[in-house]
Amino acid sequence: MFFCQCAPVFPPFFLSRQPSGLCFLSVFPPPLPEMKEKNPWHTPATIIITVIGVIAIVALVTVAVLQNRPVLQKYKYGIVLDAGSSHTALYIYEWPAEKDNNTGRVEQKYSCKVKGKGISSYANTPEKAGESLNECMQESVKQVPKERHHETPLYLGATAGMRLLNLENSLASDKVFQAVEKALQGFPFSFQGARILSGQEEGAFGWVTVNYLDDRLKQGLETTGALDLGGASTQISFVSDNYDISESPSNSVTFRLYGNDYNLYTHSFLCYGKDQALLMALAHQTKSGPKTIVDPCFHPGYLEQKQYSVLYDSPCVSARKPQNPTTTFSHTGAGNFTQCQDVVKKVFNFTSCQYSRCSFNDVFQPPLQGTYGAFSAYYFVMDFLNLTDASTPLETVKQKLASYCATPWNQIVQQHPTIKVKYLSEYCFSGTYIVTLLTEGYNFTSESYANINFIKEIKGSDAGWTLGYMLNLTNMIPAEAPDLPPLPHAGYVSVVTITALLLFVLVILSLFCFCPGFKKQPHIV
Ligand SMILES: O=P(O)(O)OP(=O)(O)OP(=O)(O)OC[C@H]1O[C@@H](n2cnc3c(O)ncnc32)[C@H](O)[C@@H]1O
Repeated sequence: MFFCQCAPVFPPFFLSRQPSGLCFLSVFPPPLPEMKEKNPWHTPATIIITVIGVIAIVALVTVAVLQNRPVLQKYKYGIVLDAGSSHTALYIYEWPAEKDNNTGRVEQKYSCKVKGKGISSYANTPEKAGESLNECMQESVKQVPKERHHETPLYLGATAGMRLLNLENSLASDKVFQAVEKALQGFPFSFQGARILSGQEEGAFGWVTVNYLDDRLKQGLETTGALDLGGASTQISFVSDNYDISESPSNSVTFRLYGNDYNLYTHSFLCYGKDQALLMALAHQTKSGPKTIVDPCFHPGYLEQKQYSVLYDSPCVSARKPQNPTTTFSHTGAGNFTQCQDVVKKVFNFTSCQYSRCSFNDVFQPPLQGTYGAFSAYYFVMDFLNLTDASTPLETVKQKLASYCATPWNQIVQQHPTIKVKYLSEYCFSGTYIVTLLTEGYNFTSESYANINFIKEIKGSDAGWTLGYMLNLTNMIPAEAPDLPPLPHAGYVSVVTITALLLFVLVILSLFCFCPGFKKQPHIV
């Protein structure tokens, strides 16, 4: 026995205060002085159920929280080089690594514009074509995580520039490819080859890109047509319900994507890209080999000495070269939209059509249908001219072009000091060519012109054939719609948690209602 005044002690000892006021140290707990009621819930069964229930809830909530916490996403990568007629561009795409069969959404991670001209311009110095790619390729090595390098597919697709070089000089074209392949094999990626895309592939993959990025394919929505204007070729691709394949089988591409069948009309016009079209328009004006031409598609006051040999170098115009022209000619501008349209119309042949309906040059085209995404040079040119707004009526577009073309050249240069002079001098021609190609060539009317959206990119990825090409080669668009679980993961975890909670409450309520011991009145002791 010790004398104590509320000094704290530690278990297994207890202090009990006697009526005299003295404290005793004891190993037995003191009786609880005021506890008179025995709670009916304090039975072994309820305590066990409560403990198990609490553990179950904590476990479920922990699982739900852990399962839904954002995990560090791992990605896979693919690289495509677009070797165009005017330049080469490199695109890196990425998609979530853990999705089955690579079905996660593919997005553009990075793009790089190769310095200099397109690879077809290195016909006489092929090794330089390979070297030209080094800078962008070295940057790609940094952009793709090292551990993914060896499994990252690398493709090079060449378009109209190499198509023309191949037509003109297939040996030179082969040498350019050899040089380019050698250069690309020197990088740590999985190089899958370099090749020329057919015009049909270019058109069809551009259509796949636009509709993939817009989520139209997965959702089975009505598709958007694709209008691509390059430097040396142009493509039109769309789904038309009135397209009878038997009338022109060579324009048909059929796809089965996400369980839907598509019968796509597509055509690529070689030489009708904006650079080659300009050469054709100039060739038309220099048929007789004059020393000076007054070109309505160039601004008043524009004056440049140009060489006949350079103008007629391309296979798109070489057959029309005038006999014994002077070495150079003076290219001057008149700035007249209507007259420019007349010149541009001359590069199309509207007179022969062996089908029920044609666009131009005796090429079949079914009736236009739906909306269209117009990209590449369609966008560059119309963006510069401030004419990308789909709500601008066709008549207004023509008026604005007429006023732009009529603006004196010195004024244009003053107003746009940062823009490349070559582009600047050609916007009047390019704008007029675009409007003429769309309306006279493809038969867009004032009404259907409003269905054209001039686009550069969709949701952060550039519009163009490269993404569609990679999706196709890596089988990333399944033919059949994948079987999805009825609930997303988060929904599944929530439903399980809520159901478990409800069951727990139900068990407690059942015990309370049906076990007689639970209903007992408080017991006074
Ligand atoms: O498909 P192909 O015919 O091979 O051609 P490409 O791949 O070189 O064609 P692009 O889409 O890269 O470019 C189309 C044209 O637009 C031109 N271009 C690029 N940027 C431009 C800009 O800012 N303003 C005007 N024109 C531009 C470029 O010189 C080409 O003539």
